[in-house]
Amino acid sequence: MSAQKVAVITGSGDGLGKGIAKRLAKDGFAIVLSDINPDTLKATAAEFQADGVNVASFQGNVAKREDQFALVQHAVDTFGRVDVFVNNAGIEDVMALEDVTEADFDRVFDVNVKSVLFGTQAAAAQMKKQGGGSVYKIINACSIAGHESYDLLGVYCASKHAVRSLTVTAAKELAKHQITVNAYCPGVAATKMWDRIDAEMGKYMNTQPGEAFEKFSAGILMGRPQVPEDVAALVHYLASEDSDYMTGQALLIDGGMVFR
Ligand SMILES: NC(=O)C1=CN([C@@H]2O[C@H](COP(=O)(O)OP(=O)(O)OC[C@H]3O[C@@H](n4cnc5c(N)ncnc54)[C@H](O)[C@@H]3O)[C@@H](O)[C@H]2O)C=CC1
Ligand SMILES: CC(=O)C(C)=O
Repeated sequence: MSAQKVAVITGSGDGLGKGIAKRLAKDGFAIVLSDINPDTLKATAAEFQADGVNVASFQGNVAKREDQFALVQHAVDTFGRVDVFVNNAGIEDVMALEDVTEADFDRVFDVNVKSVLFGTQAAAAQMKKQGGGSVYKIINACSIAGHESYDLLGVYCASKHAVRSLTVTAAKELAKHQITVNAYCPGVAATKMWDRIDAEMGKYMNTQPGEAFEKFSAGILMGRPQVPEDVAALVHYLASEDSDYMTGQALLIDGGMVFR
């Protein structure tokens, strides 16, 4: 890479987003970390600085349009440009559909779906301003739950199906600006998200801690749950020039769980 490219990753204080940010830093990107949690954001930024990464951080809520635009502005103010924008932040919900309230539904769709719309709008506006020269990348967190529908994860699955649809429409609308839009679809990763899913499923299914996670992971062909590095390796590809001819795809990276 000649002039340093810039990658923005939402929800990167922890979990898969942190793993993705680490990998893109290793690939030579300047990194803009962003998270709603100021403590993990600060700790991760300090870790990156100690490792010599050219890093900036921004605390924001991806569900808020103004925060997504302010995040892009922060990247531009700090590093002058945005080449890759990863809409990674997301939340789960675990409940039977008959228990879902309007507030539950809105919370999940605000964080998982509106975030992708607003992040795409903010990133694309900046990328268009920057003009040609290279292919820009918007990369969205989908899931096996964007291809399958699981019981007790109904609203979450619906939100990830919506992310897959937004990915395709954005790809169609933005290709003329040399912006590709793709999604990564992880399977089961032992992040804090799965700690919470395991605990909540336990309440519904009367299982012991760890049991729901094990049940969900049991069928993985590669014989283990995934780690952030597995997902980051795919995002590395989607952020690189090697994927310049790919757009509108929602790629499964799940160790062999869902087959499309
Ligand atoms: N862990 C898994 O097995 C899977 C995760 N995914 C998706 O991958 C993405 C990352 O998941 P994990 O790292 O596992 O989750 P996590 O819960 O471990 O980490 C998510 C990060 O996003 C941040 N965040 C949450 N709400 C936010 C908001 N409103 N604004 C800004 N930041 C916010 C959190 O503070 C946290 O640092 C999510 O979109 C998730 O749906 C998809 C498939 C499987
Ligand atoms: C957490 C998640 O995305 C699942 C269960 O697919």
